[in-house]
Amino acid sequence: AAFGGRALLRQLPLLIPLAEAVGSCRDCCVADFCRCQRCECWQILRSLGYRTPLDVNEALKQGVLRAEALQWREASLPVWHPVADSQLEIRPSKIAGLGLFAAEPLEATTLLPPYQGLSLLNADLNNLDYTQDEDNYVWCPPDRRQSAGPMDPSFCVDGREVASSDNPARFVNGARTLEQCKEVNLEICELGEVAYFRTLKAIPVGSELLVDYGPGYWSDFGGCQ
Ligand SMILES: C[S@@+](CC[C@H](N)C(=O)[O-])C[C@H]1O[C@@H](n2cnc3c(N)ncnc32)[C@H](O)[C@@H]1O
Repeated sequence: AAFGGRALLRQLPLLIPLAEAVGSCRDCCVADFCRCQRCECWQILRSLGYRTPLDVNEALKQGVLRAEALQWREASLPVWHPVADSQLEIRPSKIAGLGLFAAEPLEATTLLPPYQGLSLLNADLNNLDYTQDEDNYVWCPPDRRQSAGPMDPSFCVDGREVASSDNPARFVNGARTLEQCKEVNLEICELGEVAYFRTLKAIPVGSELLVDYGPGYWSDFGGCQ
């Protein structure tokens, strides 16, 4: 399973926001790109003159998606609050292996660095065994071209080997029990086919950052929703 993706098909929207239900994608994206699951916010915001990060195709260098290539910190968008490096810390987790922690208090809607890794085309996913849930680091966005029906991955990133401290999202553990679901404090936002984790609420120093990997990740747990 991959989170997001084929099996780790990424975390899906929890709610269709009112703006998206009754208004246009333009209004929704300008209000908050993270809450417009079926809108092409990257294109819309760029066409409106906002300084967006690059999208995955622009930033990909030799098959690897790197944060600095995305120029995400320089972006200027509504609800875009990049975290400072000093606010995050990677250390052993009581949940699993290494985890990501708040080294300083984090405000709600703080944006983490993008999920970085090797690009995987669908063909690669078909050839490789990404079906096991343990040690799976693949994130896939839904295919927005399919506005109805199952959301298939269009572009996937494997963060396993990009394990440096500049890829903190790769260390974010996921809820695997309903008890752990109560501790979820991050959501996954997608922009330009890139995943950015974002705080759901204010987070005190020392807390582990935890996300819902979604319904397709764990073989023994169907996700928090
Ligand atoms: C994106 S990585 C998270 C970082 C990982 N803990 C590490 O040290 O590299 C996802 C993997 O972490 C482990 N993991 C994450 N959340 C877990 C949980 N709630 N229970 C057990 N294992 C978990 C699983 O092996 C999963 O495939």
